[in-house]
Amino acid sequence: MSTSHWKRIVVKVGSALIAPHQQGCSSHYLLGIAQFIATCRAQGCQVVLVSSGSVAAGRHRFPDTAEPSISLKKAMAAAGQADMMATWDKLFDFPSAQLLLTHGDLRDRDRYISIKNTIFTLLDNGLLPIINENDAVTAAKLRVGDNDNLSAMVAAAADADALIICSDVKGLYTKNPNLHEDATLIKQVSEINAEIYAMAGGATSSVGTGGMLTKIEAAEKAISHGIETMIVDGFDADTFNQLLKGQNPGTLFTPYDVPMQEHLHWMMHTSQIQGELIVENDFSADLEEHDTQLTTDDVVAVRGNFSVGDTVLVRKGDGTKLAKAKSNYSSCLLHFIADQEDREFANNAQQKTGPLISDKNIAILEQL
Ligand SMILES: Nc1ncnc2c1ncn2[C@@H]1O[C@H](COP(=O)(O)OP(=O)(O)O)[C@@H](O)[C@H]1O
Ligand SMILES: N[C@@H](CCC(=O)OP(=O)(O)O)C(=O)O
Repeated sequence: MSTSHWKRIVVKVGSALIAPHQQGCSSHYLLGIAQFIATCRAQGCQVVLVSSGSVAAGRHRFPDTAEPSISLKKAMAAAGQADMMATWDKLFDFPSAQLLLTHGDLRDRDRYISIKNTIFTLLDNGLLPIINENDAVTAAKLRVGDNDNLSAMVAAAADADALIICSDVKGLYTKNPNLHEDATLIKQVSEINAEIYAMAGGATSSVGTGGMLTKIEAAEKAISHGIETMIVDGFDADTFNQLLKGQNPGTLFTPYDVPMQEHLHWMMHTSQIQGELIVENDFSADLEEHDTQLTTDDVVAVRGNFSVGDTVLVRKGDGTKLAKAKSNYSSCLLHFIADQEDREFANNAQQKTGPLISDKNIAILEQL
């Protein structure tokens, strides 16, 4: 790990750092992070900031409630977002730009490419993109829901070298350190498996969303894109000195040696499944092999409504998930083919359109 090798990084900052006392924003903990960002930029490394905190920043504008409703949280986000941006802006002597995203934007390939282009245009012109979820407008079905996963999707879109998740703990512990005195810090994770997920609990602060679980999900998304990922303590000013010296102040997740291809990574980790192609329980063909591609004969049922180009889940009848893939057929056409008594229509469609999914647009889910 060495900051001098980074060309582009994403820094994610949690709510507790922005509004530690929930009385509006405070620059207390942001100063060290802002200095780190400025130093990285001065060293020629582009930085994208994913900042949580709009809800926490807007909270004091509303009557005190222990468990605010979803609509109240959206109003808090609307009230706090501008404050949060203004607080960051005061700390930088270079311009920043706001991007508010939803999962609805990221899972649509055209909008995803457009977001990518906007990020690169901002970076190439010396601006600091500051990204948050557009909480105030997002419907439940279109939300990412937490900024850890959002930061990993942004890091993939920005083709970053590193993702630094600044939180209110030193990193990943063997169990939640706020609940267990004997929890110990894990310095390095080279494989994210069930054992690692079992260590991760939810948030215990009143402002955090997702706790360690969403940070592990984010790390998994990022490392499979070849992005080294760190969870660090944003409360501790020394964290950033250590990072600049190339040291690991928290937990480091090492990236895959061979990252997934960009469009497959997007399909696997960002796109939304729109429907399912269900195959026999004994289906055993290698879907990545050019010669064994899926045909209408292999599919025993089609679920959901999807169009050509949408992402579908290929699974067995018993529930085993085989792959996420881009469908070359709409669900309508597949139902129509299934309703035909003779095979001629299916054969003609297959001759014209080819297999249901192509070997180039498939992400195998063997680890799930
Ligand atoms: N194994 C663990 N190691 C460290 N923290 C954990 C663990 N399990 C759960 N947590 C909780 O995760 C919290 C950090 O997540 P969160 O509150 O969402 O912060 P942020 O606002 O930075 O995203 C910690 O304060 C802690 O309560
Ligand atoms: N988008 C929300 C933050 C959601 C979130 O994931 O919060 P956190 O766990 O503090 O990173 C906001 O701006 O308040």
